[in-house]
Amino acid sequence: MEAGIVGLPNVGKSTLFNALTCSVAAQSANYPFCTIEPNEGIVSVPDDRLKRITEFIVPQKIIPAALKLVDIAGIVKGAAEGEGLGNKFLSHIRQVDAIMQVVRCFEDPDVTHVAGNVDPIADIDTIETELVLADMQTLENALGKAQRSARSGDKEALLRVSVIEKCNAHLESEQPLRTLTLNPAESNAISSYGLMTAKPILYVANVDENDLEGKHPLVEKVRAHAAKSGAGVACVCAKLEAEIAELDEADRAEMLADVGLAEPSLNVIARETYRTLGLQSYFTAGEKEVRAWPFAIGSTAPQAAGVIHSDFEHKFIRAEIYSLADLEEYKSEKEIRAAGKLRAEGKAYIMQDGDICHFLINP
Ligand SMILES: Nc1ncnc2c1ncn2[C@@H]1O[C@H](COP(=O)(O)OP(=O)(O)OP(=O)(O)O)[C@@H](O)[C@H]1O
Ligand SMILES: [Mg+2]
Repeated sequence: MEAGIVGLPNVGKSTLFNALTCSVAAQSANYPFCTIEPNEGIVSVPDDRLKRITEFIVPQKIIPAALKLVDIAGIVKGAAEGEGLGNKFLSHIRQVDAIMQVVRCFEDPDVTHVAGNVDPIADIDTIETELVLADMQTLENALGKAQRSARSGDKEALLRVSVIEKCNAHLESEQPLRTLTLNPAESNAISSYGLMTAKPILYVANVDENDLEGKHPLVEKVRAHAAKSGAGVACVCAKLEAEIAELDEADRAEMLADVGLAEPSLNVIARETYRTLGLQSYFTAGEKEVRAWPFAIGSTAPQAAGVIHSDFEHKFIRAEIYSLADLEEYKSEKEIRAAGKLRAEGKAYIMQDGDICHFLINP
Protein backbone atom coordinates (compact mmCIF):
# COMPACT_ATOMS: atom_id res chain seq x y z
CA MET A 1 0.00 0.00 0.00
CA GLU A 2 1.35 3.31 -1.06
CA ALA A 3 0.35 6.90 -0.28
CA GLY A 4 1.60 9.91 -2.22
CA ILE A 5 2.20 13.26 -0.54
CA VAL A 6 1.00 16.07 -2.79
CA GLY A 7 0.36 19.80 -2.43
CA LEU A 8 1.40 23.20 -3.71
CA PRO A 9 5.13 23.92 -3.71
CA ASN A 10 6.72 24.93 -0.39
CA VAL A 11 3.82 23.90 1.89
CA GLY A 12 5.83 21.41 3.97
CA LYS A 13 5.54 18.12 2.06
CA SER A 14 9.18 17.09 2.44
CA THR A 15 9.23 18.24 6.06
CA LEU A 16 6.24 15.98 6.72
CA PHE A 17 7.80 13.10 4.77
CA ASN A 18 10.99 13.33 6.83
CA ALA A 19 9.05 13.43 10.07
CA LEU A 20 6.85 10.47 9.10
CA THR A 21 9.72 8.32 7.95
CA CYS A 22 12.05 9.51 10.76
CA SER A 23 14.64 10.46 8.19
CA VAL A 24 16.27 13.47 6.64
CA ALA A 25 16.31 11.77 3.26
CA ALA A 26 14.15 14.39 1.57
CA GLN A 27 15.66 17.81 1.11
CA SER A 28 13.40 20.43 2.63
CA ALA A 29 14.01 24.14 2.19
CA ASN A 30 12.17 27.39 2.02
CA TYR A 31 11.84 27.65 -1.75
CA PRO A 32 9.29 26.29 -4.22
CA PHE A 33 10.12 23.15 -6.23
CA CYS A 34 12.82 22.10 -3.82
CA THR A 35 11.78 18.49 -4.52
CA ILE A 36 12.07 17.21 -8.08
CA GLU A 37 12.62 13.46 -7.96
CA PRO A 38 10.14 11.71 -5.66
CA ASN A 39 11.48 10.46 -2.32
CA GLU A 40 10.26 7.12 -1.03
CA GLY A 41 10.09 5.84 2.51
CA ILE A 42 8.33 3.44 4.82
CA VAL A 43 6.21 4.48 7.77
CA SER A 44 4.98 2.06 10.39
CA VAL A 45 1.43 2.23 11.65
CA PRO A 46 1.48 2.47 15.45
CA ASP A 47 -0.91 0.04 17.11
CA ASP A 48 -0.99 -0.41 20.88
CA ARG A 49 -2.62 -3.82 20.46
CA LEU A 50 0.81 -5.17 19.44
CA LYS A 51 2.17 -4.27 22.85
CA ARG A 52 -0.85 -5.78 24.59
CA ILE A 53 -0.34 -9.07 22.74
CA THR A 54 3.34 -9.19 23.67
CA GLU A 55 2.46 -9.03 27.36
CA PHE A 56 1.34 -12.66 26.95
CA ILE A 57 3.25 -13.90 23.91
CA VAL A 58 6.87 -12.79 24.09
CA PRO A 59 8.36 -12.72 20.59
CA GLN A 60 11.87 -12.13 19.24
CA LYS A 61 10.47 -9.40 16.98
CA ILE A 62 7.48 -7.05 16.87
CA ILE A 63 6.51 -5.94 13.39
CA PRO A 64 3.89 -3.22 12.92
CA ALA A 65 1.99 -2.76 9.66
CA ALA A 66 3.76 -0.49 7.20
CA LEU A 67 2.82 1.96 4.50
CA LYS A 68 4.98 3.18 1.68
CA LEU A 69 5.11 6.95 1.33
CA VAL A 70 6.16 8.91 -1.71
CA ASP A 71 7.06 12.59 -1.44
CA ILE A 72 6.11 14.11 -4.77
CA ALA A 73 7.08 17.46 -6.30
CA GLY A 74 4.82 20.49 -5.79
CA ILE A 75 1.91 20.93 -8.18
CA VAL A 76 0.87 24.37 -9.43
CA LYS A 77 -2.03 25.78 -11.41
CA GLY A 78 -1.68 24.63 -15.01
CA ALA A 79 0.22 21.42 -14.14
CA ALA A 80 -2.14 19.39 -16.34
CA GLU A 81 -0.95 21.54 -19.26
CA GLY A 82 2.67 21.18 -18.25
CA GLU A 83 3.08 24.20 -15.94
CA GLY A 84 5.61 24.00 -13.12
CA LEU A 85 7.02 20.52 -13.14
CA GLY A 86 3.93 19.49 -15.04
CA ASN A 87 2.61 16.21 -16.21
CA LYS A 88 5.59 14.06 -15.39
CA PHE A 89 4.85 14.55 -11.70
CA LEU A 90 1.20 13.81 -12.10
CA SER A 91 2.30 10.40 -13.35
CA HIS A 92 3.79 9.66 -9.92
CA ILE A 93 0.37 10.27 -8.39
CA ARG A 94 -1.29 7.82 -10.79
CA GLN A 95 0.68 5.00 -9.19
CA VAL A 96 -0.27 5.48 -5.53
CA ASP A 97 -3.24 3.95 -3.70
CA ALA A 98 -4.11 7.06 -1.70
CA ILE A 99 -3.31 10.75 -1.72
CA MET A 100 -2.12 12.69 1.29
CA GLN A 101 -2.50 16.38 0.48
CA VAL A 102 -0.56 18.82 2.63
CA VAL A 103 -2.40 22.11 2.94
CA ARG A 104 -0.69 25.09 4.43
CA CYS A 105 -2.53 26.51 7.42
CA PHE A 106 0.47 28.16 9.12
CA GLU A 107 0.98 31.88 8.69
CA ASP A 108 4.79 32.34 8.94
CA PRO A 109 5.54 35.35 6.68
CA ASP A 110 9.12 34.12 6.23
CA VAL A 111 7.97 31.05 4.31
CA THR A 112 7.02 31.82 0.68
CA HIS A 113 3.49 30.93 -0.41
CA VAL A 114 3.36 30.45 -4.19
CA ALA A 115 -0.12 31.97 -4.42
CA GLY A 116 0.77 34.96 -2.23
CA ASN A 117 -1.51 34.31 0.74
CA VAL A 118 -2.50 31.46 3.04
CA ASP A 119 -5.81 30.04 1.85
CA PRO A 120 -6.10 26.26 2.23
CA ILE A 121 -9.45 25.95 0.46
CA ALA A 122 -8.12 27.81 -2.60
CA ASP A 123 -5.06 25.51 -2.51
CA ILE A 124 -7.27 22.42 -2.33
CA ASP A 125 -9.31 23.72 -5.28
CA THR A 126 -6.18 24.45 -7.31
CA ILE A 127 -4.86 20.92 -6.91
CA GLU A 128 -8.25 19.33 -7.40
CA THR A 129 -8.78 21.27 -10.65
CA GLU A 130 -5.43 20.03 -11.97
CA LEU A 131 -6.23 16.45 -11.04
CA VAL A 132 -9.70 16.72 -12.59
CA LEU A 133 -8.19 18.09 -15.84
CA ALA A 134 -5.52 15.39 -15.90
CA ASP A 135 -8.15 12.68 -15.37
CA MET A 136 -10.20 14.13 -18.22
CA GLN A 137 -7.16 13.88 -20.49
CA THR A 138 -6.56 10.29 -19.43
CA LEU A 139 -10.17 9.41 -20.15
CA GLU A 140 -10.15 11.19 -23.50
CA ASN A 141 -7.22 9.04 -24.63
CA ALA A 142 -8.86 5.92 -23.26
CA LEU A 143 -12.22 6.68 -24.87
CA GLY A 144 -10.88 6.58 -28.45
CA LYS A 145 -9.30 3.19 -27.85
CA ALA A 146 -12.34 1.77 -26.08
CA GLN A 147 -14.66 2.99 -28.86
CA ARG A 148 -12.55 1.29 -31.52
CA SER A 149 -12.61 -2.03 -29.64
CA ALA A 150 -16.33 -1.65 -28.94
CA ARG A 151 -17.02 -1.25 -32.67
CA SER A 152 -15.40 -4.59 -33.33
CA GLY A 153 -17.83 -6.19 -30.87
CA ASP A 154 -15.73 -6.34 -27.68
CA LYS A 155 -18.33 -6.44 -24.87
CA GLU A 156 -15.91 -5.33 -22.14
CA ALA A 157 -14.95 -2.34 -24.24
CA LEU A 158 -18.63 -1.47 -24.57
CA LEU A 159 -18.90 -1.29 -20.78
CA ARG A 160 -15.68 0.73 -20.64
CA VAL A 161 -17.10 3.30 -23.07
CA SER A 162 -20.21 3.77 -20.98
CA VAL A 163 -18.24 4.11 -17.71
CA ILE A 164 -15.79 6.57 -19.28
CA GLU A 165 -18.72 8.71 -20.45
CA LYS A 166 -20.28 8.59 -17.00
CA CYS A 167 -16.95 9.64 -15.40
CA ASN A 168 -16.45 12.44 -17.91
CA ALA A 169 -19.85 13.92 -17.15
CA HIS A 170 -19.00 13.87 -13.44
CA LEU A 171 -15.60 15.51 -14.00
CA GLU A 172 -17.14 18.15 -16.25
CA SER A 173 -19.32 19.21 -13.34
CA GLU A 174 -15.99 19.73 -11.49
CA GLN A 175 -16.58 16.83 -9.11
CA PRO A 176 -13.79 14.39 -8.18
CA LEU A 177 -14.48 10.77 -9.15
CA ARG A 178 -14.22 9.88 -5.47
CA THR A 179 -17.79 11.16 -5.12
CA LEU A 180 -19.17 9.11 -8.03
CA THR A 181 -20.72 5.76 -7.09
CA LEU A 182 -19.82 2.91 -9.43
CA ASN A 183 -20.70 -0.76 -9.11
CA PRO A 184 -17.78 -3.25 -8.85
CA ALA A 185 -17.91 -4.18 -12.56
CA GLU A 186 -17.82 -0.50 -13.52
CA SER A 187 -14.93 0.26 -11.14
CA ASN A 188 -13.07 -2.70 -12.53
CA ALA A 189 -13.55 -1.53 -16.12
CA ILE A 190 -11.51 1.65 -15.48
CA SER A 191 -9.22 0.46 -12.67
CA SER A 192 -6.11 0.34 -14.87
CA TYR A 193 -6.23 4.08 -15.72
CA GLY A 194 -4.93 5.27 -12.34
CA LEU A 195 -7.56 8.02 -12.17
CA MET A 196 -6.31 10.41 -9.54
CA THR A 197 -9.55 11.99 -8.35
CA ALA A 198 -10.94 8.51 -7.67
CA LYS A 199 -8.26 7.81 -5.07
CA PRO A 200 -9.06 8.21 -1.38
CA ILE A 201 -7.63 11.45 -0.02
CA LEU A 202 -6.46 12.69 3.37
CA TYR A 203 -5.92 16.41 3.91
CA VAL A 204 -3.03 17.09 6.25
CA ALA A 205 -3.51 20.58 7.67
CA ASN A 206 0.02 21.84 8.31
CA VAL A 207 -0.59 24.15 11.26
CA ASP A 208 1.37 26.71 13.21
CA GLU A 209 3.49 25.61 16.14
CA ASN A 210 1.09 27.51 18.43
CA ASP A 211 -2.04 25.85 17.09
CA LEU A 212 -1.40 22.12 17.41
CA GLU A 213 -5.06 21.30 17.89
CA GLY A 214 -5.98 23.17 14.72
CA LYS A 215 -8.33 25.74 16.25
CA HIS A 216 -7.57 28.31 13.55
CA PRO A 217 -10.67 29.14 11.44
CA LEU A 218 -8.75 28.09 8.31
CA VAL A 219 -8.40 24.57 9.71
CA GLU A 220 -12.11 24.51 10.50
CA LYS A 221 -12.76 25.36 6.86
CA VAL A 222 -10.60 22.44 5.75
CA ARG A 223 -12.59 20.11 8.02
CA ALA A 224 -15.90 21.35 6.63
CA HIS A 225 -14.67 20.98 3.06
CA ALA A 226 -13.40 17.46 3.71
CA ALA A 227 -16.70 16.40 5.26
CA LYS A 228 -18.49 17.39 2.03
CA SER A 229 -16.11 15.71 -0.37
CA GLY A 230 -15.48 12.36 1.30
CA ALA A 231 -11.94 13.18 2.46
CA GLY A 232 -10.22 12.64 5.82
CA VAL A 233 -8.37 15.32 7.81
CA ALA A 234 -5.39 15.21 10.13
CA CYS A 235 -3.78 18.16 11.84
CA VAL A 236 -0.02 18.45 12.27
CA CYS A 237 2.77 20.98 12.61
CA ALA A 238 5.21 19.32 10.20
CA LYS A 239 8.10 21.49 11.31
CA LEU A 240 7.69 20.61 14.98
CA GLU A 241 7.10 16.92 14.19
CA ALA A 242 10.28 16.79 12.13
CA GLU A 243 12.18 18.19 15.14
CA ILE A 244 10.51 15.70 17.49
CA ALA A 245 11.28 12.78 15.17
CA GLU A 246 15.00 13.57 15.34
CA LEU A 247 15.14 13.26 19.15
CA ASP A 248 15.92 10.07 21.04
CA GLU A 249 13.07 8.44 22.90
CA ALA A 250 13.53 10.11 26.31
CA ASP A 251 13.88 13.61 24.88
CA ARG A 252 10.95 12.96 22.61
CA ALA A 253 8.64 12.15 25.52
CA GLU A 254 9.78 15.30 27.31
CA MET A 255 9.23 17.49 24.26
CA LEU A 256 5.77 16.01 23.65
CA ALA A 257 4.82 16.74 27.25
CA ASP A 258 6.19 20.29 26.87
CA VAL A 259 4.01 21.06 23.88
CA GLY A 260 1.03 19.21 25.36
CA LEU A 261 0.72 16.30 22.92
CA ALA A 262 -0.23 12.81 24.16
CA GLU A 263 1.57 11.21 21.20
CA PRO A 264 3.32 12.42 18.05
CA SER A 265 0.74 13.72 15.56
CA LEU A 266 2.45 11.47 13.09
CA ASN A 267 0.84 8.48 14.78
CA VAL A 268 -2.52 10.09 14.12
CA ILE A 269 -1.63 10.62 10.45
CA ALA A 270 -0.47 7.04 10.00
CA ARG A 271 -3.74 5.78 11.50
CA GLU A 272 -5.87 8.22 9.47
CA THR A 273 -4.10 7.17 6.27
CA TYR A 274 -4.84 3.57 7.11
CA ARG A 275 -8.48 4.45 7.65
CA THR A 276 -8.62 6.49 4.43
CA LEU A 277 -7.29 3.48 2.56
CA GLY A 278 -10.06 1.34 4.04
CA LEU A 279 -7.61 -0.92 5.86
CA GLN A 280 -7.76 -2.84 9.13
CA SER A 281 -5.25 -5.15 10.76
CA TYR A 282 -5.18 -8.73 11.89
CA PHE A 283 -2.32 -10.23 13.87
CA THR A 284 -0.15 -13.30 13.78
CA ALA A 285 1.46 -14.07 17.12
CA GLY A 286 4.17 -16.58 17.93
CA GLU A 287 7.55 -16.81 19.62
CA LYS A 288 9.36 -15.71 16.50
CA GLU A 289 7.31 -12.61 15.82
CA VAL A 290 4.16 -10.75 16.66
CA ARG A 291 3.05 -8.95 13.58
CA ALA A 292 0.23 -6.75 12.26
CA TRP A 293 -1.02 -7.38 8.71
CA PRO A 294 -3.14 -4.90 6.82
CA PHE A 295 -6.21 -6.10 4.92
CA ALA A 296 -9.00 -4.36 3.05
CA ILE A 297 -12.19 -4.06 5.09
CA GLY A 298 -14.59 -6.81 4.07
CA SER A 299 -11.90 -9.29 2.95
CA THR A 300 -12.60 -12.99 3.37
CA ALA A 301 -10.16 -15.07 5.45
CA PRO A 302 -8.38 -16.46 2.33
CA GLN A 303 -8.00 -12.95 0.87
CA ALA A 304 -6.60 -11.68 4.16
CA ALA A 305 -4.22 -14.65 4.33
CA GLY A 306 -3.07 -13.72 0.82
CA VAL A 307 -1.53 -10.55 2.28
CA ILE A 308 1.13 -12.75 3.91
CA HIS A 309 1.78 -14.73 0.75
CA SER A 310 -0.31 -15.14 -2.41
CA ASP A 311 -0.05 -18.93 -2.01
CA PHE A 312 -1.91 -18.64 1.28
CA GLU A 313 -5.01 -17.45 -0.55
CA HIS A 314 -5.13 -20.33 -3.01
CA LYS A 315 -4.07 -23.04 -0.57
CA PHE A 316 -6.21 -21.82 2.34
CA ILE A 317 -7.91 -24.58 4.38
CA ARG A 318 -9.11 -22.74 7.47
CA ALA A 319 -8.11 -20.16 10.04
CA GLU A 320 -7.89 -20.57 13.81
CA ILE A 321 -8.84 -17.28 15.37
CA TYR A 322 -9.07 -15.73 18.82
CA SER A 323 -9.43 -12.22 20.12
CA LEU A 324 -7.17 -9.99 22.18
CA ALA A 325 -9.87 -9.96 24.88
CA ASP A 326 -9.62 -13.79 25.03
CA LEU A 327 -5.85 -13.58 25.31
CA GLU A 328 -6.13 -11.07 28.13
CA GLU A 329 -8.65 -13.28 29.93
CA TYR A 330 -7.02 -16.71 29.45
CA LYS A 331 -3.36 -15.51 29.28
CA SER A 332 -2.16 -18.09 26.74
CA GLU A 333 -3.20 -19.69 23.49
CA LYS A 334 -3.16 -23.08 25.18
CA GLU A 335 -5.72 -21.93 27.76
CA ILE A 336 -7.84 -20.27 25.06
CA ARG A 337 -7.95 -23.60 23.23
CA ALA A 338 -8.74 -25.51 26.43
CA ALA A 339 -11.64 -23.15 27.12
CA GLY A 340 -13.03 -23.83 23.64
CA LYS A 341 -12.55 -20.20 22.60
CA LEU A 342 -10.31 -20.87 19.62
CA ARG A 343 -12.63 -20.51 16.63
CA ALA A 344 -12.19 -22.46 13.38
CA GLU A 345 -13.25 -20.26 10.46
CA GLY A 346 -13.64 -21.30 6.82
CA LYS A 347 -13.27 -19.68 3.42
CA ALA A 348 -16.38 -17.50 3.71
CA TYR A 349 -15.37 -15.90 7.02
CA ILE A 350 -15.13 -12.10 6.85
CA MET A 351 -11.95 -11.06 8.61
CA GLN A 352 -12.43 -8.73 11.58
CA ASP A 353 -10.17 -5.96 12.80
CA GLY A 354 -7.95 -7.27 15.61
CA ASP A 355 -8.38 -11.01 14.91
CA ILE A 356 -5.35 -13.00 16.05
CA CYS A 357 -4.89 -15.96 13.73
CA HIS A 358 -3.13 -19.03 12.46
CA PHE A 359 -3.80 -20.05 8.90
CA LEU A 360 -3.91 -23.71 7.94
CA ILE A 361 -2.64 -24.10 4.42
CA ASN A 362 -2.52 -27.01 1.97
CA PRO A 363 1.09 -28.12 1.59
N1 LIG B 1 4.14 24.08 10.23
C1 LIG B 1 5.13 24.83 9.76
N2 LIG B 1 5.37 26.06 10.30
C2 LIG B 1 6.37 26.84 9.81
N3 LIG B 1 7.19 26.51 8.80
C3 LIG B 1 7.01 25.31 8.21
C4 LIG B 1 5.97 24.40 8.65
N4 LIG B 1 6.04 23.29 7.91
C5 LIG B 1 7.05 23.47 7.03
N5 LIG B 1 7.65 24.68 7.19
C6 LIG B 1 8.77 25.25 6.43
O1 LIG B 1 8.33 25.44 5.08
C7 LIG B 1 9.44 25.36 4.17
C8 LIG B 1 9.10 24.45 3.01
O2 LIG B 1 9.07 23.11 3.45
P1 LIG B 1 9.30 21.85 2.49
O3 LIG B 1 10.60 21.92 1.78
O4 LIG B 1 9.00 20.64 3.32
O5 LIG B 1 8.12 22.08 1.43
P2 LIG B 1 7.71 21.20 0.15
O6 LIG B 1 6.22 21.25 0.12
O7 LIG B 1 8.36 19.89 0.17
O8 LIG B 1 8.29 22.12 -1.02
P3 LIG B 1 8.63 21.71 -2.57
O9 LIG B 1 7.33 21.63 -3.25
O10 LIG B 1 9.45 22.88 -2.97
O11 LIG B 1 9.41 20.44 -2.56
C9 LIG B 1 10.63 24.90 5.02
O12 LIG B 1 11.42 26.02 5.31
C10 LIG B 1 9.96 24.34 6.28
O13 LIG B 1 10.79 24.43 7.42
MG1 LIG C 1 9.61 18.98 -1.18
